[in-house]
Amino acid sequence: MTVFHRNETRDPLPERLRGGVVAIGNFDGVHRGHQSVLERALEEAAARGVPALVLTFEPHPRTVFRPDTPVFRLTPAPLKARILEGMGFGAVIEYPFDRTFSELSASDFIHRVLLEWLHASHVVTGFDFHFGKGREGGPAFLMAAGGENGFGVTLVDAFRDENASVISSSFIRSLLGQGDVSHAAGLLGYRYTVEAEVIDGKKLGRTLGYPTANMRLPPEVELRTGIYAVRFRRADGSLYDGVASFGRRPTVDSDGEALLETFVFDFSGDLYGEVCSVSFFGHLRDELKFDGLDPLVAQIRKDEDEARALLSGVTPLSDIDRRINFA
Ligand SMILES: Cc1cc2nc3c(=O)[nH]c(=O)nc-3n(C[C@H](O)[C@H](O)[C@H](O)COP(=O)(O)O)c2cc1C
Ligand SMILES: Nc1ncnc2c1ncn2[C@@H]1O[C@H](COP(=O)(O)OP(=O)(O)O)[C@@H](O)[C@H]1O
Repeated sequence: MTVFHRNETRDPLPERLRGGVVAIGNFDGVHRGHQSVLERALEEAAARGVPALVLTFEPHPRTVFRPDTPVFRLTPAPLKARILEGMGFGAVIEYPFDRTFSELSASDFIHRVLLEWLHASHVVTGFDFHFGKGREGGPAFLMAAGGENGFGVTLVDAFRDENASVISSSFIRSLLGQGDVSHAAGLLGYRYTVEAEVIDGKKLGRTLGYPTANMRLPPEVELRTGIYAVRFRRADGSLYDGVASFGRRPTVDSDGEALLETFVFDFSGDLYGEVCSVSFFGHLRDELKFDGLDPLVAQIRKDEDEARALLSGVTPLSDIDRRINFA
Protein backbone atom coordinates (compact mmCIF):
# COMPACT_ATOMS: atom_id res chain seq x y z
CA MET A 1 0.00 0.00 0.00
CA THR A 2 1.60 3.29 -1.09
CA VAL A 3 0.69 6.43 0.77
CA PHE A 4 -1.41 9.16 -0.75
CA HIS A 5 0.66 12.15 -1.83
CA ARG A 6 -0.56 15.75 -1.57
CA ASN A 7 1.73 17.85 -3.74
CA GLU A 8 1.53 21.57 -2.99
CA THR A 9 4.73 22.81 -4.68
CA ARG A 10 6.41 22.91 -8.07
CA ASP A 11 9.32 20.83 -6.78
CA PRO A 12 10.09 17.73 -8.81
CA LEU A 13 7.45 15.05 -8.46
CA PRO A 14 8.42 11.81 -6.65
CA GLU A 15 9.66 9.29 -9.24
CA ARG A 16 6.92 6.75 -8.47
CA LEU A 17 4.20 9.22 -9.54
CA ARG A 18 5.59 9.99 -12.99
CA GLY A 19 4.06 8.52 -16.13
CA GLY A 20 0.58 8.30 -14.66
CA VAL A 21 -2.95 9.01 -15.82
CA VAL A 22 -3.79 12.61 -14.92
CA ALA A 23 -7.30 13.98 -14.42
CA ILE A 24 -7.19 17.77 -14.78
CA GLY A 25 -9.69 20.26 -13.39
CA ASN A 26 -10.66 22.32 -10.37
CA PHE A 27 -13.24 19.79 -9.27
CA ASP A 28 -14.63 22.08 -6.55
CA GLY A 29 -17.15 19.95 -4.69
CA VAL A 30 -16.04 16.72 -6.39
CA HIS A 31 -19.72 16.44 -7.41
CA ARG A 32 -21.23 13.59 -9.41
CA GLY A 33 -20.24 15.24 -12.70
CA HIS A 34 -16.64 15.50 -11.51
CA GLN A 35 -16.83 11.94 -10.21
CA SER A 36 -17.68 10.65 -13.71
CA VAL A 37 -14.46 12.25 -15.03
CA LEU A 38 -12.44 11.03 -12.07
CA GLU A 39 -13.77 7.46 -12.31
CA ARG A 40 -12.64 7.34 -15.95
CA ALA A 41 -9.12 8.34 -14.92
CA LEU A 42 -9.07 5.61 -12.26
CA GLU A 43 -10.20 3.03 -14.84
CA GLU A 44 -7.56 4.13 -17.37
CA ALA A 45 -4.84 3.97 -14.72
CA ALA A 46 -5.92 0.52 -13.53
CA ALA A 47 -5.99 -0.76 -17.12
CA ARG A 48 -2.44 0.52 -17.72
CA GLY A 49 -1.03 -0.35 -14.30
CA VAL A 50 0.17 3.23 -13.69
CA PRO A 51 -0.61 5.73 -10.92
CA ALA A 52 -3.79 7.84 -11.05
CA LEU A 53 -3.30 11.53 -10.25
CA VAL A 54 -5.47 14.62 -10.07
CA LEU A 55 -4.03 17.94 -11.23
CA THR A 56 -5.86 20.84 -9.66
CA PHE A 57 -4.95 24.45 -8.89
CA GLU A 58 -4.57 26.37 -5.62
CA PRO A 59 -5.83 28.85 -4.86
CA HIS A 60 -8.94 28.49 -6.99
CA PRO A 61 -8.10 30.41 -10.22
CA ARG A 62 -11.14 32.68 -9.87
CA THR A 63 -9.75 33.90 -6.53
CA VAL A 64 -6.56 34.95 -8.36
CA PHE A 65 -8.44 36.85 -11.07
CA ARG A 66 -10.99 38.40 -8.69
CA PRO A 67 -9.30 38.64 -5.29
CA ASP A 68 -12.07 40.76 -3.72
CA THR A 69 -14.76 38.16 -4.40
CA PRO A 70 -13.33 34.91 -3.01
CA VAL A 71 -15.00 31.74 -4.27
CA PHE A 72 -17.38 29.92 -1.94
CA ARG A 73 -15.44 26.63 -1.97
CA LEU A 74 -17.55 23.51 -1.64
CA THR A 75 -14.40 21.52 -0.91
CA PRO A 76 -11.41 23.41 0.50
CA ALA A 77 -8.17 21.66 -0.47
CA PRO A 78 -7.87 19.33 2.59
CA LEU A 79 -11.39 17.92 2.18
CA LYS A 80 -10.95 17.57 -1.60
CA ALA A 81 -7.71 15.65 -0.99
CA ARG A 82 -9.44 13.30 1.44
CA ILE A 83 -12.26 12.56 -0.99
CA LEU A 84 -9.78 11.87 -3.82
CA GLU A 85 -7.70 9.63 -1.60
CA GLY A 86 -10.82 7.68 -0.65
CA MET A 87 -11.72 7.26 -4.34
CA GLY A 88 -8.38 5.55 -4.94
CA PHE A 89 -6.09 8.22 -6.40
CA GLY A 90 -2.38 8.02 -5.65
CA ALA A 91 -1.90 11.78 -5.48
CA VAL A 92 -3.44 15.19 -5.82
CA ILE A 93 -1.33 17.95 -7.30
CA GLU A 94 -2.45 21.29 -5.87
CA TYR A 95 -0.46 23.23 -8.42
CA PRO A 96 0.36 26.77 -7.21
CA PHE A 97 -1.73 29.10 -9.35
CA ASP A 98 -0.84 32.78 -9.73
CA ARG A 99 -0.98 35.54 -12.34
CA THR A 100 2.34 34.51 -13.90
CA PHE A 101 1.24 30.90 -14.25
CA SER A 102 -2.06 32.04 -15.81
CA GLU A 103 -0.02 33.75 -18.58
CA LEU A 104 1.49 30.44 -19.77
CA SER A 105 0.33 29.54 -23.27
CA ALA A 106 -1.66 26.33 -23.72
CA SER A 107 1.33 24.82 -25.50
CA ASP A 108 3.72 25.76 -22.67
CA PHE A 109 1.30 24.33 -20.12
CA ILE A 110 1.35 21.02 -21.96
CA HIS A 111 5.13 20.91 -22.31
CA ARG A 112 6.22 22.23 -18.94
CA VAL A 113 3.55 20.83 -16.66
CA LEU A 114 2.08 17.75 -18.30
CA LEU A 115 5.20 16.45 -20.04
CA GLU A 116 8.40 17.72 -18.39
CA TRP A 117 7.02 17.78 -14.87
CA LEU A 118 4.35 15.05 -14.62
CA HIS A 119 5.52 12.87 -17.55
CA ALA A 120 1.80 12.19 -18.09
CA SER A 121 1.06 9.09 -20.17
CA HIS A 122 -2.66 9.84 -20.41
CA VAL A 123 -4.88 12.84 -19.65
CA VAL A 124 -8.56 12.81 -18.72
CA THR A 125 -10.70 15.96 -18.56
CA GLY A 126 -14.29 17.06 -18.85
CA PHE A 127 -15.74 18.01 -22.22
CA ASP A 128 -15.45 21.73 -21.53
CA PHE A 129 -12.01 22.01 -19.90
CA HIS A 130 -9.97 24.99 -21.16
CA PHE A 131 -6.45 25.91 -20.15
CA GLY A 132 -3.58 28.27 -20.92
CA LYS A 133 -3.53 32.05 -21.29
CA GLY A 134 -7.04 33.36 -21.97
CA ARG A 135 -8.40 29.78 -21.96
CA GLU A 136 -6.97 29.35 -25.46
CA GLY A 137 -6.50 25.57 -25.19
CA GLY A 138 -9.65 23.47 -25.48
CA PRO A 139 -10.48 19.78 -26.06
CA ALA A 140 -9.37 19.79 -29.74
CA PHE A 141 -6.05 21.41 -28.85
CA LEU A 142 -5.45 18.82 -26.13
CA MET A 143 -6.27 15.92 -28.48
CA ALA A 144 -3.86 17.28 -31.10
CA ALA A 145 -1.10 17.79 -28.52
CA GLY A 146 -1.58 14.23 -27.31
CA GLY A 147 -1.17 12.94 -30.86
CA GLU A 148 2.01 14.96 -31.39
CA ASN A 149 3.61 14.18 -28.05
CA GLY A 150 2.54 10.62 -27.46
CA PHE A 151 0.08 10.86 -24.57
CA GLY A 152 -3.49 9.60 -24.71
CA VAL A 153 -6.50 11.87 -24.09
CA THR A 154 -9.97 10.96 -22.83
CA LEU A 155 -12.65 13.67 -22.89
CA VAL A 156 -15.62 12.81 -20.70
CA ASP A 157 -19.03 14.02 -21.82
CA ALA A 158 -21.30 16.14 -19.61
CA PHE A 159 -22.77 14.04 -16.82
CA ARG A 160 -26.52 14.47 -16.38
CA ASP A 161 -28.52 13.70 -13.27
CA GLU A 162 -31.87 11.84 -13.21
CA ASN A 163 -33.63 14.99 -14.49
CA ALA A 164 -31.19 15.29 -17.42
CA SER A 165 -29.70 18.48 -15.94
CA VAL A 166 -25.97 19.08 -16.10
CA ILE A 167 -24.57 19.24 -12.56
CA SER A 168 -22.48 22.31 -11.76
CA SER A 169 -20.62 23.60 -8.72
CA SER A 170 -22.33 26.98 -9.05
CA PHE A 171 -25.81 25.42 -8.99
CA ILE A 172 -24.86 23.46 -5.87
CA ARG A 173 -23.60 26.68 -4.24
CA SER A 174 -26.94 28.34 -4.98
CA LEU A 175 -28.85 25.39 -3.47
CA LEU A 176 -26.80 25.72 -0.28
CA GLY A 177 -27.59 29.45 -0.30
CA GLN A 178 -31.27 28.46 -0.16
CA GLY A 179 -30.63 25.93 2.63
CA ASP A 180 -31.59 23.06 0.32
CA VAL A 181 -28.92 20.72 1.67
CA SER A 182 -30.81 17.58 0.58
CA HIS A 183 -30.94 18.62 -3.08
CA ALA A 184 -27.26 19.64 -2.84
CA ALA A 185 -26.43 16.21 -1.39
CA GLY A 186 -28.18 14.52 -4.31
CA LEU A 187 -25.95 16.37 -6.78
CA LEU A 188 -22.75 16.11 -4.76
CA GLY A 189 -23.34 12.43 -4.08
CA TYR A 190 -22.59 13.07 -0.40
CA ARG A 191 -23.74 15.44 2.31
CA TYR A 192 -22.18 18.93 2.21
CA THR A 193 -19.44 19.02 4.83
CA VAL A 194 -17.45 21.78 6.55
CA GLU A 195 -14.41 21.51 8.75
CA ALA A 196 -13.11 23.98 11.36
CA GLU A 197 -11.62 24.32 14.81
CA VAL A 198 -13.95 24.46 17.81
CA ILE A 199 -13.60 27.89 19.42
CA ASP A 200 -14.78 29.57 22.62
CA GLY A 201 -18.21 31.16 22.79
CA LYS A 202 -20.19 32.91 25.49
CA LYS A 203 -20.36 29.78 27.69
CA LEU A 204 -24.10 30.27 27.84
CA GLY A 205 -25.05 27.05 26.04
CA ARG A 206 -24.09 24.79 28.96
CA THR A 207 -26.28 26.79 31.36
CA LEU A 208 -29.23 26.23 28.99
CA GLY A 209 -28.60 22.47 28.98
CA TYR A 210 -27.42 22.73 25.36
CA PRO A 211 -23.66 23.17 25.14
CA THR A 212 -22.67 23.90 21.55
CA ALA A 213 -19.37 23.38 19.75
CA ASN A 214 -18.81 26.72 18.00
CA MET A 215 -17.02 27.03 14.66
CA ARG A 216 -16.22 29.98 12.45
CA LEU A 217 -16.73 29.25 8.74
CA PRO A 218 -14.87 31.21 6.04
CA PRO A 219 -16.76 34.46 5.26
CA GLU A 220 -17.36 33.44 1.64
CA VAL A 221 -19.46 30.44 2.70
CA GLU A 222 -22.99 31.19 1.47
CA LEU A 223 -24.88 28.50 3.36
CA ARG A 224 -28.33 29.76 4.38
CA THR A 225 -28.56 30.59 8.05
CA GLY A 226 -30.86 28.34 10.05
CA ILE A 227 -31.13 25.14 12.04
CA TYR A 228 -29.88 21.84 10.56
CA ALA A 229 -29.78 18.13 11.38
CA VAL A 230 -26.08 17.25 11.17
CA ARG A 231 -23.46 14.59 11.67
CA PHE A 232 -20.42 15.68 13.66
CA ARG A 233 -17.00 14.05 13.38
CA ARG A 234 -14.25 14.52 15.93
CA ALA A 235 -10.53 14.62 15.09
CA ASP A 236 -10.18 11.01 16.31
CA GLY A 237 -12.74 9.91 13.71
CA SER A 238 -15.66 9.29 16.08
CA LEU A 239 -19.09 10.20 14.66
CA TYR A 240 -22.10 11.72 16.41
CA ASP A 241 -25.50 12.96 15.38
CA GLY A 242 -26.35 16.51 16.31
CA VAL A 243 -28.37 19.62 15.70
CA ALA A 244 -26.69 22.83 14.61
CA SER A 245 -27.54 26.46 14.31
CA PHE A 246 -25.77 28.56 11.68
CA GLY A 247 -26.33 32.26 12.16
CA ARG A 248 -26.07 35.34 14.34
CA ARG A 249 -28.15 34.13 17.31
CA PRO A 250 -30.55 37.12 17.33
CA THR A 251 -31.98 36.11 20.73
CA VAL A 252 -28.72 36.48 22.64
CA ASP A 253 -26.22 38.24 20.41
CA SER A 254 -27.93 40.39 17.80
CA ASP A 255 -24.86 41.98 16.24
CA GLY A 256 -22.44 39.06 16.47
CA GLU A 257 -20.75 37.29 13.56
CA ALA A 258 -22.33 34.22 11.98
CA LEU A 259 -21.20 31.05 13.77
CA LEU A 260 -21.92 27.37 13.32
CA GLU A 261 -22.92 25.95 16.72
CA THR A 262 -23.52 22.23 17.10
CA PHE A 263 -25.17 20.50 20.03
CA VAL A 264 -23.62 17.04 19.83
CA PHE A 265 -26.00 14.26 20.92
CA ASP A 266 -24.97 11.79 23.62
CA PHE A 267 -21.59 13.39 24.15
CA SER A 268 -19.88 15.13 27.02
CA GLY A 269 -16.29 16.27 27.03
CA ASP A 270 -14.02 19.05 25.88
CA LEU A 271 -13.86 19.94 22.18
CA TYR A 272 -12.07 23.29 22.36
CA GLY A 273 -9.19 23.57 19.88
CA GLU A 274 -10.15 20.37 18.08
CA VAL A 275 -10.65 20.41 14.28
CA CYS A 276 -14.00 18.76 13.70
CA SER A 277 -16.31 18.41 10.72
CA VAL A 278 -20.03 18.93 10.34
CA SER A 279 -22.13 17.39 7.55
CA PHE A 280 -25.56 18.80 6.75
CA PHE A 281 -28.43 16.30 6.38
CA GLY A 282 -31.51 18.48 6.55
CA HIS A 283 -32.65 22.08 7.03
CA LEU A 284 -35.15 22.20 9.90
CA ARG A 285 -36.11 25.86 10.10
CA ASP A 286 -34.87 29.43 9.86
CA GLU A 287 -33.29 31.21 12.78
CA LEU A 288 -35.75 33.11 15.01
CA LYS A 289 -35.54 35.88 17.57
CA PHE A 290 -37.19 34.64 20.76
CA ASP A 291 -38.51 36.72 23.59
CA GLY A 292 -36.11 35.35 26.20
CA LEU A 293 -34.23 32.12 26.83
CA ASP A 294 -37.13 29.90 27.95
CA PRO A 295 -38.91 29.86 24.58
CA LEU A 296 -35.50 29.43 22.86
CA VAL A 297 -34.73 26.34 24.97
CA ALA A 298 -38.21 24.93 24.35
CA GLN A 299 -37.67 25.32 20.61
CA ILE A 300 -34.16 23.78 20.75
CA ARG A 301 -35.72 20.74 22.49
CA LYS A 302 -38.11 20.35 19.53
CA ASP A 303 -35.24 20.83 17.10
CA GLU A 304 -33.33 18.05 18.84
CA ASP A 305 -36.30 15.66 18.54
CA GLU A 306 -36.75 16.51 14.89
CA ALA A 307 -33.04 16.06 14.11
CA ARG A 308 -32.92 12.71 15.94
CA ALA A 309 -35.92 11.50 13.95
CA LEU A 310 -34.48 12.65 10.63
CA LEU A 311 -31.03 11.17 11.31
CA SER A 312 -32.37 7.81 12.52
CA GLY A 313 -33.47 6.97 8.97
CA VAL A 314 -30.55 8.13 6.83
CA THR A 315 -28.48 5.87 4.59
CA PRO A 316 -25.29 6.49 2.57
CA LEU A 317 -25.76 8.06 -0.87
CA SER A 318 -22.49 6.63 -2.22
CA ASP A 319 -19.13 5.22 -1.15
CA ILE A 320 -17.89 8.79 -0.67
CA ASP A 321 -20.83 9.55 1.61
CA ARG A 322 -20.24 6.30 3.50
CA ARG A 323 -16.62 7.21 4.15
CA ILE A 324 -17.40 10.77 5.25
CA ASN A 325 -20.61 10.28 7.20
CA PHE A 326 -21.11 6.65 8.16
CA ALA A 327 -17.88 4.67 8.44
C1 LIG B 1 -30.58 23.62 17.77
C2 LIG B 1 -30.28 25.07 18.05
C3 LIG B 1 -31.18 26.02 17.60
C4 LIG B 1 -30.95 27.37 17.84
N1 LIG B 1 -31.87 28.29 17.40
C5 LIG B 1 -31.67 29.60 17.65
C6 LIG B 1 -32.62 30.58 17.20
O1 LIG B 1 -33.61 30.28 16.52
N2 LIG B 1 -32.40 31.87 17.52
C7 LIG B 1 -31.30 32.25 18.26
O2 LIG B 1 -31.16 33.42 18.54
N3 LIG B 1 -30.37 31.35 18.66
C8 LIG B 1 -30.54 30.05 18.38
N4 LIG B 1 -29.60 29.13 18.80
C9 LIG B 1 -28.31 29.61 19.35
C10 LIG B 1 -28.33 29.76 20.86
O3 LIG B 1 -28.78 31.05 21.12
C11 LIG B 1 -26.88 29.56 21.32
O4 LIG B 1 -26.51 28.25 21.06
C12 LIG B 1 -26.71 29.85 22.77
O5 LIG B 1 -26.84 31.22 22.89
C13 LIG B 1 -25.38 29.38 23.31
O6 LIG B 1 -24.31 30.19 22.88
P1 LIG B 1 -22.80 29.85 23.25
O7 LIG B 1 -22.42 28.58 22.52
O8 LIG B 1 -22.01 31.02 22.72
O9 LIG B 1 -22.71 29.69 24.72
C14 LIG B 1 -29.80 27.77 18.57
C15 LIG B 1 -28.89 26.79 19.00
C16 LIG B 1 -29.11 25.46 18.75
C17 LIG B 1 -28.12 24.43 19.24
N1 LIG C 1 -22.80 17.51 23.85
C1 LIG C 1 -22.00 18.54 23.58
N2 LIG C 1 -22.15 19.23 22.42
C2 LIG C 1 -21.33 20.27 22.16
N3 LIG C 1 -20.31 20.67 22.95
C3 LIG C 1 -20.12 20.00 24.11
C4 LIG C 1 -20.95 18.92 24.47
N4 LIG C 1 -20.54 18.47 25.67
C5 LIG C 1 -19.52 19.22 26.03
N5 LIG C 1 -19.21 20.14 25.13
C6 LIG C 1 -18.13 21.13 25.28
O1 LIG C 1 -18.73 22.35 25.71
C7 LIG C 1 -18.45 23.43 24.82
C8 LIG C 1 -19.68 24.24 24.56
O2 LIG C 1 -20.26 24.74 25.76
P1 LIG C 1 -20.91 26.18 25.77
O3 LIG C 1 -21.41 26.46 27.13
O4 LIG C 1 -21.89 26.28 24.64
O5 LIG C 1 -19.64 27.06 25.54
P2 LIG C 1 -19.20 28.02 24.32
O6 LIG C 1 -20.05 29.20 24.50
O7 LIG C 1 -17.74 28.25 24.57
O8 LIG C 1 -19.48 27.27 23.07
C9 LIG C 1 -17.97 22.77 23.53
O9 LIG C 1 -17.04 23.56 22.82
C10 LIG C 1 -17.35 21.46 24.05
O10 LIG C 1 -15.98 21.69 24.40
